[in-house]
Amino acid sequence: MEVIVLKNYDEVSKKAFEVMKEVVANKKNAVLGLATGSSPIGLYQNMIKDHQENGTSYADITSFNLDEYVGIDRNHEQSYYTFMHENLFKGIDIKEENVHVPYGDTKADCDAYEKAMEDYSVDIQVLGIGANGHIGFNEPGTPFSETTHIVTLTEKTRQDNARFFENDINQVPTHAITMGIATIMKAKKILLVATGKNKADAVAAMVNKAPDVNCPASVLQNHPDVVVIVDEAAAAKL
Ligand SMILES: N[C@@H]1[C@@H](O)[C@H](O)[C@@H](COP(=O)(O)O)O[C@@H]1O
Repeated sequence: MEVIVLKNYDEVSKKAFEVMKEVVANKKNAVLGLATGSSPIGLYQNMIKDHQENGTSYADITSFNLDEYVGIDRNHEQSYYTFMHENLFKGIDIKEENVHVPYGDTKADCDAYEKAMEDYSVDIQVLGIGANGHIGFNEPGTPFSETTHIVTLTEKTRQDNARFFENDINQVPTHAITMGIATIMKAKKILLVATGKNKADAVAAMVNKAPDVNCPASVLQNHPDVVVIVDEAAAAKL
């Protein structure tokens, strides 16, 4: 696991973009695993800027998103489907038919997402990290062997995400559909970004403690190609 510590969110976003650019510049039809949350927004802004200024094309690129809430419509303003269109897809030339965001609340929906991914191999998976160490929506305790599944969100995660729902935890969905840890680990390369002191404990557990289901992100120590890019605040407990 390569850990890069930089000054602030801006520098983290620029460095993350360099890692991403190397993948998309070398493979026209790369497969991107994408994440939501505030952490990757700066990376996505850099991708949009580069597309506009340098013409980097995403026309042959395919994407698979990590997760989605259960119980809100795809077109809800806080759905991850909407998030991805607002924060990345509408600014680049990716084709709608090449975009995949999981959706649904049944085992069949989960299996269908795994099936859709079967024909592809993710070249780079972008990840954020939850304050409790979750990746995607794989909460602490999730077996590392899980594939795409439905989860009950923890109180902590719902609280952390209430900022997107008028600070009202009651509006935050209670369930989500997420790629499992085994799904995430299949990616050829993993790029995790984290900033802010709220992430310091999770980052320290991910990097320094032995892999353990209590910190889902610690599984990344078992992956051969992981780049972790954090700011000084998130690195404070390393
Ligand atoms: N499901 C998402 C995760 O994929 C994300 O990494 C995490 C951190 O979000 P943020 O980057 O906004 O701190 O939030 C949500 O729970």
